[in-house]
Amino acid sequence: MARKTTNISPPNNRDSGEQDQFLTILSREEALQRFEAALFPRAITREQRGLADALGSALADDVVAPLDVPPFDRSNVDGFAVRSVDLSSATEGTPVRLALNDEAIACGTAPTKPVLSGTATTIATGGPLPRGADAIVMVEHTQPADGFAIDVRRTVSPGQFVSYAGSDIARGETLLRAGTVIGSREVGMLAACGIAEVSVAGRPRVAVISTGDELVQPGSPLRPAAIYDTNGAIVAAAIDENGGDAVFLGAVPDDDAQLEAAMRRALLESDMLVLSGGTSKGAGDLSHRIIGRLGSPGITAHGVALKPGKPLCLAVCDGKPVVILPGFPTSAMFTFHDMIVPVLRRMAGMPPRTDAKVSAKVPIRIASELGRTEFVMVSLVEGRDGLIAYPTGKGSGAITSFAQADGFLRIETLADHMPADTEAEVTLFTRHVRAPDLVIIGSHCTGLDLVTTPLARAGLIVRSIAVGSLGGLAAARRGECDLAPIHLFDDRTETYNTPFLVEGLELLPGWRRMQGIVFCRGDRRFEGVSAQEAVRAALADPSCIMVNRNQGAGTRILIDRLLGGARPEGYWNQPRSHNAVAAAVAQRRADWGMTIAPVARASDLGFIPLAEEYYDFALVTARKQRPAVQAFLDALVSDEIRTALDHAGFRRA
Ligand SMILES: Nc1nc2c(c(=O)[nH]1)N[C@H]1C(S)=C(S)[C@@H](COP(=O)(O)OP(=O)(O)OC[C@H]3O[C@@H](n4cnc5c(N)ncnc54)[C@H](O)[C@@H]3O)O[C@H]1N2
Ligand code: MOO
Repeated sequence: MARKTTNISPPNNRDSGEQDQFLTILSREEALQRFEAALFPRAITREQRGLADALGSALADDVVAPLDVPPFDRSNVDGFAVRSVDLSSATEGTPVRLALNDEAIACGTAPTKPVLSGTATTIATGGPLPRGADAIVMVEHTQPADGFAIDVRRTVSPGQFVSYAGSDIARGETLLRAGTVIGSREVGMLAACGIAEVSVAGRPRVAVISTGDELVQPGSPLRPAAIYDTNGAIVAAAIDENGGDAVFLGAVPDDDAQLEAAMRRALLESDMLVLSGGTSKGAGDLSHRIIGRLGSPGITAHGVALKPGKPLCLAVCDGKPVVILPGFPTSAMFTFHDMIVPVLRRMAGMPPRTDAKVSAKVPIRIASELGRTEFVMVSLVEGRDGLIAYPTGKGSGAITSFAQADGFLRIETLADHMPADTEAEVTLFTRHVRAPDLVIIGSHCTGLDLVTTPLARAGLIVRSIAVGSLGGLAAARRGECDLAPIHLFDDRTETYNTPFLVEGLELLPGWRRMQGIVFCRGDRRFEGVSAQEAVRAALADPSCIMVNRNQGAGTRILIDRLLGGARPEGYWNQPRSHNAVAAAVAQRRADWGMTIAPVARASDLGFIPLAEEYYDFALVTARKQRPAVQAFLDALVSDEIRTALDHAGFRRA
């Protein structure tokens, strides 16, 4: 949030030396209990809806069956309605002859003649059983006989091929419970009972407002220092998924008057208001202060011992819930699902959501903050002996931590970590997880997305988890993935990747990525010179700022060699990815850095090639024969993918 920086370090309240908006941290359970106590009990609203319009809504009341389904005893087959005792002596050798009654009962035809002893009546599947009959003989188990009769050569048991009145739905039975969400199956049951309209709980109208000067709506161009508003879209979608009708009111800047006006209007027109951003401690964090002016009792919890989600603010203004979700997207989504969905579902007349859980082993140690219940988003893969849960964590500020996760695990308040190899309970976001067909764990490259395109087209699920080359190798050694993409430079042998393989792994050659110096086009210090000359020019100019790479990156070794011990301005800025280097140069935070050619090209930067980096795959030999691995191997050498890689600037090894 832009304004935050203007007042971020000095305490806001200068007299007391204390910050005026210090959060009082409550436990998750207490925060939810206070919020719910201020909201419930409350009546749900009711609406009469035709079946077609009721889809997705929750029933407001139990529905009791007004009649039997089927409404009469009926035949399940095409054949003859008979009295079973008439056929008690029938055998292959001594058939029983039955005279046919002079009517045929089709579907929708009410029978008029009884089946008397020694007679049968022709009946179609679905036809009502005539008086006197108690069973049906299938047509293929009879022979026509002289004089409008049939011969039957087998006995029948009473009730054979008969569906009795009320056997499907009995009049007076509770057909559907209040709270049931109406889907196609429920519609079917209601229609079978002749019910055309139902009373459903009104979907609460929920206003959604994003806050922050930095937010731009998707579809509009991004200005410098701005980001796209992700929370608005996610929160609105999650509201609709959980029984509400979201009304997105856009992003409001960090301006007290504008925000208050927007919040007042939203509350007037809706049953609930969900904001995101500006609930923490910055000077731009206004919304929670405005809540106090909007109605009573106001804030019931501000600050929850949750991670992610600490700054969550829960309030009730004159009976309407008002929520401020943390600005970080993963925090916003997680707290919404954990703390707001239960309340929204209750207001929408829906039962609590039941979460499916699985047990999975966590292969690595996960650090956790003492004093906060920490929820860690995880991605599940099939290991040697069961499921493995990989943290997808890129932190609360990332969107993929949540979006690419299958579920989450919980680290208790009093733990400061979860040890490696813990068997943890994972709460799933969806009721079923389909284990991926191909698991790739290691360093990510946009070229990899090209290779997996044909697999996705063929319906294979590819799970790619970016943990860096070394993390990938460790996962491969533990048999948790099929392939580990790596680009590791061995200083001693001056070769890539091969020296890092251990038993059970084999090298699958990938492609080469040209590394070189990036700079803004037109920069005379770099245009048209060699890498060595470029670095000399940069070192000679004290105003020239570089962007480095992290220790351990292959690229860093190249940079250090080029610098020969020099430590120019910017040396300590050490981002962890090729993209971050390009962004620093493109945004003029640095004048030069080293990255790979496809990334430089995508940012339209000048590029001086220096050395190639090998991006290969450590293939787990024991998993080589799996169909998805074979499909990957095929894709890698196919003309289509070779051309695509070439085109993107990756050179096949
Ligand atoms: N000094 C402290 N700083 C922070 C604390 C703290 O305790 N002391 N808490 C941190 C935690 S935990 C979280 S979570 C964040 C949340 O802060 P806010 O709710 O006030 O959110 P903002 O500052 O407005 O934004 C944080 C971050 O999220 C981005 N953002 C905001 N809205 C959206 C949106 N609609 N779509 C996408 N991204 C959004 C915003 O640009 C910021 O990058 O505060 C920590 N700070
Ligand atoms: O609570 Mo914040 O959500 O940790 O990132």
